[in-house]
Amino acid sequence: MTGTATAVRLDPARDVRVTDTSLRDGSHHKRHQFTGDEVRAIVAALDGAGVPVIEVTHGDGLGGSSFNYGFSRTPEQDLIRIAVDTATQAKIAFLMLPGVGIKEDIAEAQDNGAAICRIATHCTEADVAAQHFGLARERGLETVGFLMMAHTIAPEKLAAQARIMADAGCQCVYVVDSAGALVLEQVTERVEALTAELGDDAQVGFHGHENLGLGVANTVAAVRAGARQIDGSTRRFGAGAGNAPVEALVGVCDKIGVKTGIDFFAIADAAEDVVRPTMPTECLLDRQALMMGYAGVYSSFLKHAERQAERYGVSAAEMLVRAGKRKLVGGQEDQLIDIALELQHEQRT
Ligand SMILES: C[C@H](O)CC(=O)C(=O)O
Ligand SMILES: [Mn+2]
Repeated sequence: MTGTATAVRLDPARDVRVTDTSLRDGSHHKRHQFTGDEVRAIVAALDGAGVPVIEVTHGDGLGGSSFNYGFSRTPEQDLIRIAVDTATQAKIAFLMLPGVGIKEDIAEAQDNGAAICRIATHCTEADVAAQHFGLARERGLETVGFLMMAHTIAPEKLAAQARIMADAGCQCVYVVDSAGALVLEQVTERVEALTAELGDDAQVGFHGHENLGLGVANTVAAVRAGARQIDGSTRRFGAGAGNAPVEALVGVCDKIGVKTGIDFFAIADAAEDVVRPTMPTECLLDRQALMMGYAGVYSSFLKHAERQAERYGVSAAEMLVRAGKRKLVGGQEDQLIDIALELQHEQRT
């Protein structure tokens, strides 16, 4: 089958294109409390270091500011506008999950100057994004698709979902290791399967989390298997133990001869001097994060689990293990309350 998408041409100065998602995935760690000044400072530093794409949105994408996911301190469309006004060379991307965000949000983000529309679905549900890819392409936006929780299905099944996205107008389909659960070869197999399926119709990308300490290594495996776009967060500022740190990715890519176009020393300074001061804490590879990687739990559940664990006096790590056993997916944050109540009941009996 032939896709309708046209893969994006990479700048010849880069072998891979890095998208920094600190200002979107990091929003989970900051409980969506970014200020305009923080966004301005981070975008200026990343843009100055040569980061080509910077993603800015509520952690759960456009429309995520809500009771279920947590309210944003600053409206995300304001943050997008600030990012666009600050960047001199970087493109600004936004994330949207169909059903959380609506089509009008896409139009508003584009009117605010964003250039790249990233649409995320659970890895078995690519068809729910078809209309959104169509709309984004009609409006002249570059498109990226996110197949979340990619560890939960086999490579061939994931490739079939990638085909649905590409046929709908997606120009780069990402293998998204939302739980930080994939281990090296499992990344290679998935990226190879998507690359074989998509051919020239769309590029393949990889988005990793550090819950088992493999974010950078998994991303290198993805690049070696054919990924042309990769995500990271400066200082690992992302959900769970965070994303693959952009500064380490750039250093590793320099050493293995993969051109990112990002200046290693400038991004190392940005991580230390600009991004770190905006983070509530470092993103830790602690017991909770480990449980998420091990049990295959959506990284953005971490803060929700911590809050309910405190409220009901139960263990957040145990809650996350149970969330993995129940195979919860994004959008089922409310079920963490059931798990906390279940644990509380067991403790009392
Ligand atoms: C909405 C999620 O946070 C998207 C993501 O970054 C992931 O699944 O990982
Ligand atoms: Mn993520």
